[in-house]
Amino acid sequence: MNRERQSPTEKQKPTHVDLQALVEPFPEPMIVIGDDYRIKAANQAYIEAYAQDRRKIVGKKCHEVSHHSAVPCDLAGEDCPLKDLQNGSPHGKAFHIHHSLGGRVFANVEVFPVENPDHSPLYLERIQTSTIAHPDPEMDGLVGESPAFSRMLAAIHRVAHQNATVLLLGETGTGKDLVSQAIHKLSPRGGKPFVAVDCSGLPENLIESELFGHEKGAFTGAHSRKMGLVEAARGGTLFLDEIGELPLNLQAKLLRLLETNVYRPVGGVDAKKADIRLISATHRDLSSMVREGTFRQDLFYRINVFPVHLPALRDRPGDIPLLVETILGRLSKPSPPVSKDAMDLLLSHDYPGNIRELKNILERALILSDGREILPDHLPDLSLRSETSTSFFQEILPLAEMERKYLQWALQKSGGNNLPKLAKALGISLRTLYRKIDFLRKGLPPEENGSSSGGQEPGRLMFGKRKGETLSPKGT
Ligand SMILES: Nc1ncnc2c1ncn2[C@@H]1O[C@H](COP(=O)(O)OP(=O)(O)OP(=O)(O)O)[C@@H](O)[C@H]1O
Repeated sequence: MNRERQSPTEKQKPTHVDLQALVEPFPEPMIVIGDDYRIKAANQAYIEAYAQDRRKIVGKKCHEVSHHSAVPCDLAGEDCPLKDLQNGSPHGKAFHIHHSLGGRVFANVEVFPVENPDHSPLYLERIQTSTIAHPDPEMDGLVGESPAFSRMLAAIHRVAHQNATVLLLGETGTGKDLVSQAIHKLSPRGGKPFVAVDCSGLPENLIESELFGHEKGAFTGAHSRKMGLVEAARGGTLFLDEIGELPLNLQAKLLRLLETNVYRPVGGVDAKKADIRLISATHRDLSSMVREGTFRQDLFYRINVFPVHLPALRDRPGDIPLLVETILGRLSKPSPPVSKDAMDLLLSHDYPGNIRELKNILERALILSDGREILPDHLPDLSLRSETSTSFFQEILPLAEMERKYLQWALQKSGGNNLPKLAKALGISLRTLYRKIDFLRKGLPPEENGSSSGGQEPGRLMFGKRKGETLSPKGT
């Protein structure tokens, strides 16, 4: 269309074709939505990912298509990127679990305003499906679906495309190694080398030559020149695991490398130029090491540009059944079922060794069960988590969130097949329990007044409802 020859009166509301042309060229799923969340146009990639049929998409609300939910994401416990724009941000961003045709996926969602001649607000929504993490059992990558896991993933996706140094903070076995590889894979350096170094596994006198390499004759036994890991990682990512174990003299050399991109091999005269992105990890409290003088403050600031906290398994117990299924699937094909009592035991353990400990427990159980159903007898003596232990309450949570988590746990603990008994144990009516389960399934916070009427029949659970909204039966 020749815009210069258009008179102002000809500047009409963009037609379906205009909006379609806006989204169609993009390879990733894209839609145009209005202020009312209604989809005005969708590109082929979006249609293929979510419905295979344009008529099931255009005219529907975006949350109906991507979340199978009657209410917008911010009413269902997630961030709504459209809200960012409506609150004045130039662009909105959120990390969601979407229901695609291929199953549930993690999706990085970005929303931008569209210049619209007649001023009725329109927004372009771009969706990038995560390739490194899954909310359902998968053969590789990171698995989880809890809010704590999603928050960590959102941080990873945010920083991966930058060149910023990243510090992974988490207890042993929480997945720091896996996460560092995921960040590398997502980054523009993904096709280049990924070199991991465990600083706690190298003798102090060897770390420097391992990292920076050495020249021939640099020390007794240095019979030839050796390339260091910094050089091996050229163009890619260097992952320094357990960075808290790095001796002070090497901390100074690492700081110089990070500040100048230059290093000197052991016994070498000439400085070499480095081209690495640094990811480091520790399970130690580096700020207290700084206070004690065992970790350099300037290096701490330099590596702590973007800290990512990896949640402990005890802080995301809702992920345990998914991890059990995933790990068993990875270890054995076909994988045996886990009895309800065995799962209850697995759910009640504290996991000081986190996912690695869970993996070890399952590996042992597989051997003992001879490929048949995993029973409590096949598990080691897992001491029950004490609710008074200091680890039970890790952070102050909204009461609604606490209730949601507790209900999830109680359902898992009771097996979910004797709801009248569970309702009695919880001290609420069966109708109230059905209503709370319905809210939980839809990802909604529980109602404020759990004792109100309006419970549903078993097997006739409805869309989640918030005050003042109309319920519509599932599937209609
Ligand atoms: N989210 C996850 N989904 C599936 N498997 C996971 C996940 N996180 C960790 N694992 C598995 O748990 C085990 C421990 O993970 P990893 O080695 O990355 O932990 P770590 O934090 O680096 O441990 P350490 O601090 O002891 O080095 C590995 O087998 C890894 O594949």
